[in-house]
Amino acid sequence: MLLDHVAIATPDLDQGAAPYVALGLRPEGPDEDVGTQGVRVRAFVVGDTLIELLMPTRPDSPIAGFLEKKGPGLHHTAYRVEHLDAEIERLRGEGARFLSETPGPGRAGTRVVFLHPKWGQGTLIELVEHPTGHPAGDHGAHGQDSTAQNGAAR
Ligand SMILES: CC[C@@H](C(=O)O)C(=O)SCCNC(=O)CCNC(=O)[C@H](O)C(C)(C)COP(=O)(O)OP(=O)(O)OC[C@H]1O[C@@H](n2cnc3c(N)ncnc32)[C@H](O)[C@@H]1OP(=O)(O)O
Ligand SMILES: [Co+2]
Repeated sequence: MLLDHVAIATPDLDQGAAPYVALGLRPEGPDEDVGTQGVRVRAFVVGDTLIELLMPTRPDSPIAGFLEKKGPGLHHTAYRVEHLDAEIERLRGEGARFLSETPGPGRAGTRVVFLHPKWGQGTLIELVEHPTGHPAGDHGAHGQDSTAQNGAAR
């Protein structure tokens, strides 16, 4: 399993991006709207993972609620899995508490699910499956080949 991304909530993408731009990180592609989550995303490449800045695009977005309660900052960590449905099944057997066991669309054509922050011991955890053959699925977009890191073909 690999760290897919670290997500940070911000009320404004340019403002939220300023530290990462100053650090010299480069964005991975253009900003993307993920309508089902009510967010606009700007992703920065860090080695073979990403920092994803999340800005709410509507009042009922989970990010709008988070910003209201906690303010800008770390929102979740996301882990890349090869077979999401099998991983959900496995974790169900471990007693994991999902927000929903039905995967939804994430950024860059991914399928994602979230685990409850109580189960995550105070941290919201996301599982991400990249589409087969998609450049991001083999870290191509991050500049590295995950098959070399995973030791297994996707
Ligand atoms: C860009 C698309 C996609 C991707 O491709 O990567 C994304 O990442 S989308 C990201 C945004 N979407 C989501 O976060 C979806 C899942 N989240 C949710 O459904 C909700 O945010 C939530 C986790 C259920 C929380 O909703 P909320 O209304 O705040 O519920 P509660 O008030 O009942 O909170 C329960 C409990 O959890 C604490 N909490 C909430 N959010 C977080 C968080 N991000 N990290 C840690 N803890 C969190 C909250 O404070 C409550 O704690 P207590 O007060 O102690 O009960
Ligand atoms: Co995410």
